[in-house]
Amino acid sequence: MDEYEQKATPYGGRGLFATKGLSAGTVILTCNEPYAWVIYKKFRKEVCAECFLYVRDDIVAQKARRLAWKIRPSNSSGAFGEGVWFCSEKCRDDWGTIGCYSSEAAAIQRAIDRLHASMLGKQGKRGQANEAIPNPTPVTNNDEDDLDRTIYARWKTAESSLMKDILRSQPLSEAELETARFLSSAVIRCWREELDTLGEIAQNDSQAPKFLSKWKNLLTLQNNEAAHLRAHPDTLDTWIRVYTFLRCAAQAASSAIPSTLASYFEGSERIRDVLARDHGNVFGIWEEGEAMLDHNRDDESEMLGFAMYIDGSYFNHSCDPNVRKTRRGRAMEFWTTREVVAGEELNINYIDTKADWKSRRKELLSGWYFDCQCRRCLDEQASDITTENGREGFPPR
Ligand SMILES: C[S@@+](CC[C@H](N)C(=O)[O-])C[C@H]1O[C@@H](n2cnc3c(N)ncnc32)[C@H](O)[C@@H]1O
Repeated sequence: MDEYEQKATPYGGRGLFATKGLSAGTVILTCNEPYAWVIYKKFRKEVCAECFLYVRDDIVAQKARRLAWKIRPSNSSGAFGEGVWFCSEKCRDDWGTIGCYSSEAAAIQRAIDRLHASMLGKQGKRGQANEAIPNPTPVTNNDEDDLDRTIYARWKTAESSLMKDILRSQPLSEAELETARFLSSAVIRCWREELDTLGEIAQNDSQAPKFLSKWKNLLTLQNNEAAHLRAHPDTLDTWIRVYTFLRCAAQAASSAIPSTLASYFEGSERIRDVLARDHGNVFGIWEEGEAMLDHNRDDESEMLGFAMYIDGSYFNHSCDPNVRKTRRGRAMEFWTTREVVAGEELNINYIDTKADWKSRRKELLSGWYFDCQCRRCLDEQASDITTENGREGFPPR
């Protein structure tokens, strides 16, 4: 962390600033692994669960009709490793040693799949749309405290919903299921991390990892709950559905997971904490991890899933960034694209920066809920205003 420090900016919360002059190509931050992540179900067989390696269909199509990694987890511990595939035996062997890739994760994963299948089955039998989970209070309030109280009350009500409520409701969409898987990775990790802190894992498992980033770090990320729900009030229903589903899946898995872990899914607090920080703080897991040098990607790189790299979420956005990120396996590396002087802010770009300033700002406002204050936007806006004024002063003849 010598190359940069975190400081308040005058325009957008905290940012990262160079502590010394840096030459182009300096790696300033490597996040060794995500805190939470999901690989989309449709890519699961094609993406190595350990190093996220993916091979494009068309490359493989020359050799095989169907692309899927062939190496599976060793099955000595029964259900261990459901829904994961590996590119090599080394990756398979490494997989069990870090984070939350565990029999508990596999049990939750299986419970998610089974609960979803039951919901689909119930819907099929009824032959009609299932009921929505009751939505007692809409998010319409403008007052900040009232909004928070309304949201809190909705989460609390959801904590007492029953398995039969979720079975009667609409099956989750694919996107909701991916969110459930993403959340489960965060909650399981939080549980293991806290066990680790208590020394229990260390006692039971000499191979247990020491976690790199902590839940308490996750809580320091910018909370975008209110901004997101104001822009998309219906999202609260989705979040609560996903939480209720996950809570029921954990209950269904209770014979296969420790009761302490099941209890982590009972209360809504942890799920709410992650969801409040999901929007605006997660990164796409792109196919072209190592080869991809430019985030203004105009090729056909696929987004294979998404991940939360906590330390990487303190970079503010600039439409003229001086930092880029490159995925190296599970790790995310941030590096300077040009010379940076001591004290200069280090910025990545959240969006494609080719468009004009008005379109860029519109995109950031609608998708990220902030009005971009980067130098380039301010300069381009000022020069447009000058031109406009000039036109008014000297109308064309
Ligand atoms: C991923 S976070 C970056 C870290 C954040 N500043 C913090 O304190 O946690 C993104 C948030 O930073 C702020 N931000 C980032 N880039 C900005 C910019 N160019 N102009 C204004 N605000 C910006 C916005 O509040 C945005 O929602």
